[in-house]
Amino acid sequence: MRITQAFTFEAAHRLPHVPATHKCHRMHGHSYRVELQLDGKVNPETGFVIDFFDLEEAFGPLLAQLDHHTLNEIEGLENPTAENIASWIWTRVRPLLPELSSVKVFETPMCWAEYDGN
Ligand SMILES: Nc1nc2c(c(=O)[nH]1)N=C([C@H](O)[C@H](O)COP(=O)(O)OP(=O)(O)OP(=O)(O)O)CN2
Ligand SMILES: [Zn+2]
Repeated sequence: MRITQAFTFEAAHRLPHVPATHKCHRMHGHSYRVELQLDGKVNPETGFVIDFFDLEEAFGPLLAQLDHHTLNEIEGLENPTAENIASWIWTRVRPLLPELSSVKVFETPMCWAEYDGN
């Protein structure tokens, strides 16, 4: 069974490794959406793969670190592309939730990166 929970956060960033003429070289903001996908067996007792509340609890501290912050100032996110944010989240959530199978980070509804450990 596969379950997904979505979260949103607002943050500022700039991309330091694009040319100075690239608009993303300048500080700007996004309303990010994160989707955490988990694969596992349904517990016959609870009917859950994992309680969404437990997922919220596991991701909450990271969400607080990201929300309304400048991503470049966060350790490990000095180059805060959607790809790097997805792997940053994966590295921190997966040890807490081994059922985590994918992290999607949307910069806009049209652009996102997905990381599944590969
Ligand atoms: N592969 C990636 N490419 C780009 C990333 C990224 O994380 N991975 N990021 C950016 C910038 O963050 C940029 O801000 C994204 O711009 P855009 O998609 O154009 O979004 P806007 O909010 O600026 O929306 P528009 O309506 O298109 O202006 C660039 N590339
Ligand atoms: Zn951007």
